[in-house]
Order: sequence, then C-alpha cells, then structure tokens
Amino acid sequence: MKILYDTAMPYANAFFSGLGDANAFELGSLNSEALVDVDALFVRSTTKVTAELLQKANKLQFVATATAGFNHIDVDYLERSGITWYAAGGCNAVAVAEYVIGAILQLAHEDNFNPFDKKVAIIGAGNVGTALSQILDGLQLNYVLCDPPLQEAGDRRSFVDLTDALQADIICLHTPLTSKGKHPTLHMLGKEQLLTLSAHQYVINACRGEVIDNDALLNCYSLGQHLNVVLDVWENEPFINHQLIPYVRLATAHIAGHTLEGKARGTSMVYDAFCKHLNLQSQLKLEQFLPRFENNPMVNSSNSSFNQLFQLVKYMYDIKKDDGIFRARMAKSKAFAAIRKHYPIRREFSAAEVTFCTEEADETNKKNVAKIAASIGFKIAN
Ligand SMILES: NC(=O)c1ccc[n+]([C@@H]2O[C@H](COP(=O)([O-])OP(=O)(O)OC[C@H]3O[C@@H](n4cnc5c(N)ncnc54)[C@H](O)[C@@H]3O)[C@@H](O)[C@H]2O)c1
Ligand SMILES: O=C(O)[C@H](O)[C@H](O)COP(=O)(O)O
Repeated sequence: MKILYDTAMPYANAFFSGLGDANAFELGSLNSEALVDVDALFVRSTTKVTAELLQKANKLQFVATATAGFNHIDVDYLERSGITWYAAGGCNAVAVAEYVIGAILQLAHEDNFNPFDKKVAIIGAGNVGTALSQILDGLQLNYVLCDPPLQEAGDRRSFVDLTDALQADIICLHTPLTSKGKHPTLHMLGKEQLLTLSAHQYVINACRGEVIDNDALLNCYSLGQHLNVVLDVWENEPFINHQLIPYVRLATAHIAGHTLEGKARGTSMVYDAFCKHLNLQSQLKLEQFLPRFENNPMVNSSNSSFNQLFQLVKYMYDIKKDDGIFRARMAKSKAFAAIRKHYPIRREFSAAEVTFCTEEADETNKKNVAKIAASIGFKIAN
C-alpha cells in the first residue's frame, strides 16, 4: 500500500506509517509521475487535485484532504474514475471561530464599540458557522444565521435571508466556494452588495477569497467608500491583489484554521476515514499526539469584563500580531505562501487553563468572567 501525504499535515507519519509505505511530499513538488503506483493521496488545500495531476495514477483508490474546504479537488473527476474521496469537514471549525472572535474583540477595542450591543450575521451555518454561534452564545452576543441550503433542508434553527444578513453590524462569511447550484457563493458579495454596506458595519471573510469580488471591493475603496473588511482569504491565493492590503482593516494569510488542533484533527480525521475505507479499526487517536499547553494565561479581575475577555482571547490568538507580520512581509515580496508555511504554533482556547488574580472586591466580576470564559472553551483553574 503506497501512501503520499503533504508534509504540512501534523503527525502524518505517525498516523499513516502503520498503514503502508507512507511518504511525504513538499508543497508545490507533486507531479503526475509521483503518483504512479500510489494507492492513497492525502493533501491540504494548497494541492490542486485535477485530472491532469492524476493522469498517471494507475492504482489510486482514495484521495483525502485534511481541510474543510474541498474546492481544490476535482470531485466530479474522482467520482467518474471510481476513486473514493473525503474532506475533513469540521476539523478546524473551532480555530476559525476563535479567529473571528479575535477579530471582533480587536475591532471593538480599536473603534471603541461595545460588541455586546452589536448584531452578528453568520452566513453559512455549517461546521464553522455553528462553532462561531456557540462562542457567541457563550459571550451573549446577538446573532442571526443565513443559510438557504440548510433552511431548505429543514434545519430547525431560525434563518434570515442574505439581504437581512447584510444589515447586521458584523457580517461573517462561512460558506464553501461554489459556482453551481441554486445558491452559488462565487462573488456572493459583489459590487451591488458592497455598495449597500455602511461605514459602521464590519465584514469578516474567513471562508474563501472568491466569495467577495475583490476587484469590486478595491473599486469601492478607490471611489472613497469606507468599508471595514477583515480578510483572511483572498481571491487568487497565493498571488493576491496587493493593492487591497492597505484598505483592509485586518489582513492575514489564510491562517484562520491553522491551530495545531485544527491541523492535527484534519490528519486524524483523514486517518479515520482511510481506516474505514480499508475496513480496519482505527488504532490511533489525536489526543495521543497533542502536547500539553505550558504557558497558561493569568487574568486580572480588577479590569472590566470586556478587557478581561479581550486580554484572554488575545493571549491565545493575537490577530493584530498576524496582521502586522502580514503587512510587513507582503510589502517586500510575494510572501503569502511562505507566511502560511512557517506559521507558528497556535493553540485553541480549550488547551489553556486560566488563573484569575482577584482581590476580594472583584470576586463577583471574576465569577462572571470565569463563567463566560468556560463557556467559550477555556478551562478555569480552581
Ligand atoms: N480560513 C480558513 O482557514 C478556513 C478554515 C476552514 C474552512 N474554511 C472555509 O470555510 C468553509 C466553511 O467551512 P465549514 O466547515 O463550516 O463547511 P460546512 O460545509 O460545514 O458549512 C458551510 C455551510 O454553508 C452553507 N451555504 C452554502 N451555500 C450558501 C449560500 N449561498 N449562502 C449561505 N450559506 C450557504 C451550507 O449549507 C453549509 O451549511 C469551507 O468550505 C472552507 O472553504 C476556511
Ligand atoms: O478549508 C480549510 O480547511 C482551510 O482553508 C484550511 O485551513 C486551509 O489550510 P491549508 O490547506 O492551506 O494548509
């Protein structure tokens, strides 16, 4: 059994070497020759799995991506060719939701608004959208959901349409990239939709760049429209339009899902799916591999509730730092792919145990903040 996997899949060798002759490929190095006699191919979103790449894949029976999105895989071709495929939907849902919360609290801090007074719209209420809604529930932030496919399929949550969603204060995009079907998402936010937005609204795109028409966005900015947009994903990655960068409020290099947990869960879900395909019992579990988080956060309970939560979230994920690195490196070169490749280890809230430094007078405040922190995933020290 020959297995090829992307080097960017954490713990892949440990997961796959027991299942066959497992070898890694480096980003950008895979070609059709390398797929001769390969039985299983495991990628992340940076490898385009096309008919052309697979033209010499004489034995391929299983293709999997250790990512939620799978628009980089020609699934029609795989299905026509009798090759089983799998995508690790949900592997990094919590990571992206934490990124979005990091962005909202950072913008609230910079623009001096109270996030608890704002309404969030979650467009795309699947794995990521639901993980985000759970954190918003924990923080007691108002939100609406917009997901016509789920609504039509009978999902019992309540939904609004896109026009209503675009009136929310903070609009978060969590759809797949699709260009076919009844509800395509390609350029879902085009010129017409962007022109309806006001200077008091915020748009956060952490799904796929092409869901916002980037040329239309740049055009709006060039014409003087004030738009608060956070972009983790861009059209035409990694060769994005650099002209957009100075206008964007927070800019990152498609790393919203790049927590250690999110990436490693992707590997482990691919392992489970491949074992199932082979009719084997999975032997290995993600928990065996994740290291303990060593630098647990401490929070001062004499600060306001907002500041304590902001401090805590920023400690685990500082979006402003990623934004600074992005701007500095992108100013000098086409560093998009390199920033992603060398992205430092980031952990999810659930890895950390929080200690509160509390004077007696702050005890009630501490209890309130600790309750909220626990409900968004943190462990609380006694
Ligand atoms: N930035 C990152 O690092 C990162 C990480 C994870 C996922 N993603 C992207 O986010 C997407 C969502 O991830 P997920 O795991 O939640 O996927 P998912 O399939 O679980 O959920 C997507 C939801 O979007 C809905 N949807 C489809 N078309 C829609 C439309 N026109 N309007 C509103 N809703 C629509 C679907 O019904 C579904 O419920 C992925 O496909 C991927 O492209 C990005
Ligand atoms: O779809 C996904 O899961 C994400 O976009 C994922 O974080 C992409 O990661 P990459 O494949 O680029 O490492």
